[in-house]
Amino acid sequence: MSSSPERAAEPAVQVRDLRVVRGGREVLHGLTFDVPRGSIIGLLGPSGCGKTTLMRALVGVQIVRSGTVTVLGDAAGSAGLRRRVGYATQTPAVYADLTVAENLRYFASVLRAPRSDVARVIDEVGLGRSRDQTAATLSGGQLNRTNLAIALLGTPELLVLDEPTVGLDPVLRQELWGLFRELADRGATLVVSSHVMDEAGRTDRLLLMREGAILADGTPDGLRSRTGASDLEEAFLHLITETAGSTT
Ligand SMILES: Nc1ncnc2c1ncn2[C@@H]1O[C@H](COP(=O)(O)OP(=O)(O)OP(=O)(O)O)[C@@H](O)[C@H]1O
Repeated sequence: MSSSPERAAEPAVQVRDLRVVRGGREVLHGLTFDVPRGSIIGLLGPSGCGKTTLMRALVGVQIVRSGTVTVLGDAAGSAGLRRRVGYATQTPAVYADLTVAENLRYFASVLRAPRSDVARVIDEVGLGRSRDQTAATLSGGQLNRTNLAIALLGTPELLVLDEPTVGLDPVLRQELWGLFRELADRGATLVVSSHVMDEAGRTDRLLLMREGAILADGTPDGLRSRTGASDLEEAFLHLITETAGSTT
């Protein structure tokens, strides 16, 4: 059914008037947007603006106050989506006393992903030389890549990646963005958060967030030309000033 033409044309993610309250305070204020299938969407914004909360809502682990989140045609968090959505949290969730390969074998069996996926994902994130190292002895960047590799098991249709390139050197970051593009070209949809503006230019579309709201939603080129800015950092600052001006 998921391959019917109607389903293929439907966005991978549809968010409508999403409101989330955390710690007694509304932290997402009625977000509405779509994510087309086979695209990379970047979530950008300052620390605390709500990126992680939004990602948690997409994977269905966040209690929402109101609004709807539809993922691959079903309500976010539905049991049927479990193996179709991959999520890499900002804090790696791996077993410290298991090796990289053992962690992946364990998660592959939990997710009922093919065993052959273990070698594939180790290769995709470039961890071949660390495969037999225990997670406790990995560097921060290697740990992040192990976490990312777990999200890639089972070839999910939607990948939600919370700051997957934090702590990586520019070469590795470039390689991972190359991988993200390959995955999107093969039909996967990726939602990737980042603090780094130069990464934003590698996405198909950007959601710029601030204080729980969407400041702008468009292509990197569109945002640059709309603001007349030469780079995305400047475009972002321009949009903040523009919004502040319109609310005073
Ligand atoms: N468990 C919690 N209880 C109460 N408030 C929370 C909780 N988690 C997050 N918040 C608040 O929700 C808001 C959004 O946080 P969130 O983690 O989604 O931001 P973020 O954009 O992902 O930040 P960062 O880039 O630093 O990871 C912040 O004001 C934060 O303080």
